[in-house]
Amino acid sequence: MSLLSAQHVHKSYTPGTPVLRDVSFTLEKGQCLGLVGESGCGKSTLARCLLGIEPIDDGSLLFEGAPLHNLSQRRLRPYRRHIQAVLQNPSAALNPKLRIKDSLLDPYLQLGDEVRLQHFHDANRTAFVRQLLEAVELPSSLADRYPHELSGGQKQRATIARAISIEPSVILLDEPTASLDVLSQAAVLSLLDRLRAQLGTAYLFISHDLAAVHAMSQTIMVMHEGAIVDRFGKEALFAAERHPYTQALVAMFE
Ligand SMILES: Nc1ncnc2c1ncn2[C@@H]1O[C@H](COP(=O)(O)OP(=O)(O)OP(=O)(O)O)[C@@H](O)[C@H]1O
Repeated sequence: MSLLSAQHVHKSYTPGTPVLRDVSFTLEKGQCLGLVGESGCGKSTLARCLLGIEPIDDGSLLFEGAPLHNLSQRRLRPYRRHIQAVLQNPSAALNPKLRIKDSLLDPYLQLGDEVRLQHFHDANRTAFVRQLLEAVELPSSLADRYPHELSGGQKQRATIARAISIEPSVILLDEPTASLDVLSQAAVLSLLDRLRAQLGTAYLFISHDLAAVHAMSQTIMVMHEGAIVDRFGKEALFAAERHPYTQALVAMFE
């Protein structure tokens, strides 16, 4: 059974203007599935539907076969332990009033006894925070700082540490490096790749950047005007049978 899947998902914000059109995909355990497409094609809408922030109009979203679309916040709660997200803007993701250590502990404390960790040791909270910071290659001295005392790259590493703290099965990565400079982008992508191998977490990696999606993902889906127009294994990116829209993206990337 797939870890996460979408089946024939349709979504509009206003009637007659579809934003997601018959979107289907499956994400397997430990896999990185890439979703690439230009700005406005519907990528973040799909992420918001998967996170339960937006309802869908038709179709289904399943976690390990169980429907998770259009659930109340209370009924979504069991899935929050399994599906975490890292979004574009780390400044918006971290509470400015909380020290980094408290932000890192927040999901663990909120989800309480639902969490059984396999990789991190949570017996001692200070040591737990230190392990999380080490996992994302941040010095433990940052634990007592506030978000405004960190660089953009450090903040994004902190949001990644928070996402992995409860060892979710899936992380939705929606443009996770878009706010970073080129060097930090490469470092954060390489960190995410290492964490996936180490923790076995599956990623839905969403980006307008084909090079980044190609570097990270085993399978790539191309979205155009709300529909998945192409999907293929990463080695087939340059194959002649690619959809004309994929070929246009490739031409920009070369
Ligand atoms: N809350 C909303 N209400 C109405 N329309 C919306 C809403 N959010 C997004 N849209 C519209 O839905 C379409 C898809 O937007 P979405 O943010 O999903 O695209 P995207 O591919 O993630 O773009 P970007 O990469 O620029 O974030 C756009 O036309 C956008 O204007």
